[in-house]
Amino acid sequence: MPKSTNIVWHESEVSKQERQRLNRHKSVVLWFTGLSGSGKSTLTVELEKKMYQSGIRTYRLDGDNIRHGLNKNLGFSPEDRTENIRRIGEVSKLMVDAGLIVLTAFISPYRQDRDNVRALLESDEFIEIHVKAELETCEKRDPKGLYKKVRAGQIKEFTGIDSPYEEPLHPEIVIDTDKHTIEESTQYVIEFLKNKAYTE
Ligand SMILES: Nc1ncnc2c1ncn2[C@@H]1O[C@H](COP(=O)(O)OS(=O)(=O)O)[C@@H](OP(=O)(O)O)[C@H]1O
Ligand SMILES: Nc1ncnc2c1ncn2[C@@H]1O[C@H](COP(=O)(O)OP(=O)(O)O)[C@@H](O)[C@H]1O
Repeated sequence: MPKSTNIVWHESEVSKQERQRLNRHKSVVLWFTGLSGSGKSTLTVELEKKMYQSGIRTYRLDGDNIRHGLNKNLGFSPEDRTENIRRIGEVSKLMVDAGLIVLTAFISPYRQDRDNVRALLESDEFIEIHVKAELETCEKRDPKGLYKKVRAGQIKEFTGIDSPYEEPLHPEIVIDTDKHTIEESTQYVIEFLKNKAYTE
């Protein structure tokens, strides 16, 4: 429930559309969701590099990074994950208003939480990207050694092991990182954005 009362919205005199025109591209959230180790961070980093080289204004929000600051008071209980995603949804919305292409890399395991973010934005401002990989693949990659710790009983409530991951039902894009290289996947997203006229 909102705690603030007696607050009044104050309009800007520069609109989102004007900022988008200045940037020469639309603003949108590319919401990458998937298991730990599926490839969310790798793909968003690569994409951001390529977009920057094409003169596109981006910002990357990554679970690990945001949990160092804005969300450092949150853990991995279902309630904390929901609050994590709620805050990121609001931050993403601000960044879309600022005219950016926002690349988010959060496990975001709950369908309802992701749908709530979608509902915050205009219908063409949220692109859900399911980064798909078998749990076995993620565990084999184990880029941060977390699955090893989970198996040793040192981490609890780990997504895909003893905490759920609800796959998207109707994502705009599915990227299977068991089957496609990083180069193929990033190229696919770049083409998608061009074809849908988000970028030139
Ligand atoms: N218990 C548990 N479950 C899942 N992940 C864990 C956990 N503990 C720590 N980590 C590390 O935190 C990163 C996930 O943070 P997120 O903010 O993306 O999680 S969530 O969306 O709120 O579920 C996740 O990053 P990625 O591996 O990049 O997905 C892990 O590095
Ligand atoms: N086809 C692929 N697409 C994305 N990442 C891949 C692929 N093949 C191997 N990897 C590796 O898998 C790991 C994925 O880790 P990361 O990007 O941190 O995942 P997440 O952010 O989803 O936890 C990286 O070490 C990356 O180099």
